[in-house]
Amino acid sequence: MSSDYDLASEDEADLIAATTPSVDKKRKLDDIETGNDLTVKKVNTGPSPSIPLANRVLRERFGLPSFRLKQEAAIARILDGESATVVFPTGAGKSICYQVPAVAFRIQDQETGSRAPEFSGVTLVISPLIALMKDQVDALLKRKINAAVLNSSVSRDHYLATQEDLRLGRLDMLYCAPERLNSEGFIASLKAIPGGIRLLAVDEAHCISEWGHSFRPDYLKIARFAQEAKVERVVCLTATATPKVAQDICKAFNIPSEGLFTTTVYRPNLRLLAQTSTTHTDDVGRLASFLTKHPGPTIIYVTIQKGAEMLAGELVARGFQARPYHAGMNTDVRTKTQDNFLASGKMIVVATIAFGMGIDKPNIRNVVHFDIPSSIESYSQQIGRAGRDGLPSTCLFNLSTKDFYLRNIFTYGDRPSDRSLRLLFKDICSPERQNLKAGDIFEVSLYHQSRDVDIGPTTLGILYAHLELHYKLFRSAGALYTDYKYKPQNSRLISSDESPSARAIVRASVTKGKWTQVSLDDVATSTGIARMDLVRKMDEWNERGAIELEKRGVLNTYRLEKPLPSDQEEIDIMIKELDAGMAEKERQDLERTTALIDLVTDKKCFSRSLAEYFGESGVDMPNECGHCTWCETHEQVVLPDEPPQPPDPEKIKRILSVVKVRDDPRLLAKIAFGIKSPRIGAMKIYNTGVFESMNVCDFMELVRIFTEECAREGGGSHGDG
Ligand SMILES: Nc1ncnc2c1ncn2[C@@H]1O[C@H](COP(=O)(O)OP(=O)(O)OP(=O)(O)O)[C@@H](O)[C@H]1O
Repeated sequence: MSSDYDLASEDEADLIAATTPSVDKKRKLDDIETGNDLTVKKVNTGPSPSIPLANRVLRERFGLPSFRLKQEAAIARILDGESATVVFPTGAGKSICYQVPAVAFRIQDQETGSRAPEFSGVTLVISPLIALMKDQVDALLKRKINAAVLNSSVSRDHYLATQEDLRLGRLDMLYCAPERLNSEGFIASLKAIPGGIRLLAVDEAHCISEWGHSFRPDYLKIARFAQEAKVERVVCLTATATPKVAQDICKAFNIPSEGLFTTTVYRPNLRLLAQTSTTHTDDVGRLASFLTKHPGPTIIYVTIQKGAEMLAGELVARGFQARPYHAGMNTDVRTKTQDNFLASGKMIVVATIAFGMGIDKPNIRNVVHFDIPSSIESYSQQIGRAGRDGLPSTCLFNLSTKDFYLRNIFTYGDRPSDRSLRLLFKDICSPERQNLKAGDIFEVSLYHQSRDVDIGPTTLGILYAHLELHYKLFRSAGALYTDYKYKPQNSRLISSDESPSARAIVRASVTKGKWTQVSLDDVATSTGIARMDLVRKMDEWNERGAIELEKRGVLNTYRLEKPLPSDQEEIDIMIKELDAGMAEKERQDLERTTALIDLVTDKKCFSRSLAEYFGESGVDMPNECGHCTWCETHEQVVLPDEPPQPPDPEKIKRILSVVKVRDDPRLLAKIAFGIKSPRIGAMKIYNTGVFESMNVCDFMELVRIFTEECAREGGGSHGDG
């Protein structure tokens, strides 16, 4: 197959070609001639000589008078050549910690005469938030700081300009998403930058921790990349890290304890309230009276998209200016809601966690958790959006027993069954792949595989990351789209394009109804034109408005590091280990919910408990904050006792009569509890009355009972329902 991956790395091959070997050679030759050692050494033990430079850059280039929190200490450490981890609350100013060094390196080099400007290297910023990267880059460009973002949505002109800037060592900062590091071409291009990667900034660094609340498998690959690309130093940034997570981050990048800069999570202007409710409580009525008593811009967090729509509707019906916001909504509507909220003095946004990242609105007066958040970290991050102007603001936590059911659905739904893990290995190590050698590439549609083996996409991503990083079976080598279709918008632009790619695409295009289809693989094979050039041509037409383009069918590609295992014993061990890892993850997820409940139901100041959870000794804050439910009332918030019901034998029988599957006890438990999955969907049993028929029971108890039932009936599938 072609190695021109057009999703994550469509343009990297160009970049490598453009980054001429002579530049790299020159760097080395110059270094030898001048005796320069490009690695930076820690110089002294007194106050850092970099502090005046850092302050100058802050004032002159960023227009800010002075540093706050531990910004100065962290930046000085970075400029002195060491790595750092920065844990500051949201909005505290983490970005400055890599933006100031990124600009200061060039000045430092000039002043010390250590490097020519084109060898000052680049600061690479890895951030999962694509929209925010663009905003940051725009703000930097306004300050005449040479920054760029590389993602799949940048235009061809922008891409080529960035490529040229990188090649000539003119760029101070480059932003990209972590997925980008899956692209072999991109990594090769970064390794060839003259001056190298001076600083690697890892934003939302808590995603690296498998113990963390929002682990992202691609983050695990950043540390490997840092080593392989020989980045000079690293700064990891996050708003929320427990001591364990901070330790994980530091360990991954070999950052010693003196490189960890944390500040308190205690916010004296936030009033932290908590209340509990039962299934019979009028939650909306209570919320409405809270909102009447506490006017001002408000974010209300809920767990699911439908919940956001429904609650916003109910609030509108009660006369509030409320709007829903979630990832399932149209981008234009979302942008409009966000813009209106930013400008408003009273609007309420009812949102899933999709809302709030990077929102820098100073006067948010209330943050309400209508449903239970996923962890103390999420809670802390979300309440951190209130009262950034320092004025009194209220955070209300509504704790309802019915929320636990939803949280359990997420937690138990994530863990794959033994059958699913076996199917996954059967699929990956299929007979047709047994002849592949180290260095060969194989392709997988993770979308289809997720459905076939009945494992959710997020969990599948985690399993692939383990196979890549722990078992070193393969490396992700990027992704490509399989299907291209377009609607011509400006036929003149297309017909006047005389390039070989354009001619070949037009010749092979077939119009079916509104859409024109073209198989880029076929065109590449029949004409010998590189697939990448064809992809680029289609993107270019799309950008110039000549066509409306639609790309579909993502194929992930992996390069083998060794032949895939064929020995069943070896595979069994891997399955066992992966299952143990998943069980541990499940345990931690359950623990996170318990920790959150304990926080607000304890006989203790909430603010203090929160600070202690994040490892603070609490010496910098009063024993009692005076503005949380405990401190205000000294009455414990009590969670109504609604224990799980024992499983009803009649309902068990009914499930076993409707569903004939006996090869997957966990699947039967999911049906009883009400957890959806592709395999359950295919059984068409959602309306038979058995699905979710035992949602008041303990899930693990259901797994135990169905495991016994399946063993009694001898295991093995009797069909899919
Ligand atoms: N030393 C400072 N003095 C004054 N303002 C500052 C300082 N440092 C940062 N800021 C400002 O604080 C605001 C928030 O900064 P930034 O976006 O870096 O926060 P953050 O910690 O990255 O937040 P988040 O966790 O939401 O990403 C910005 O407007 C920034 O200009």
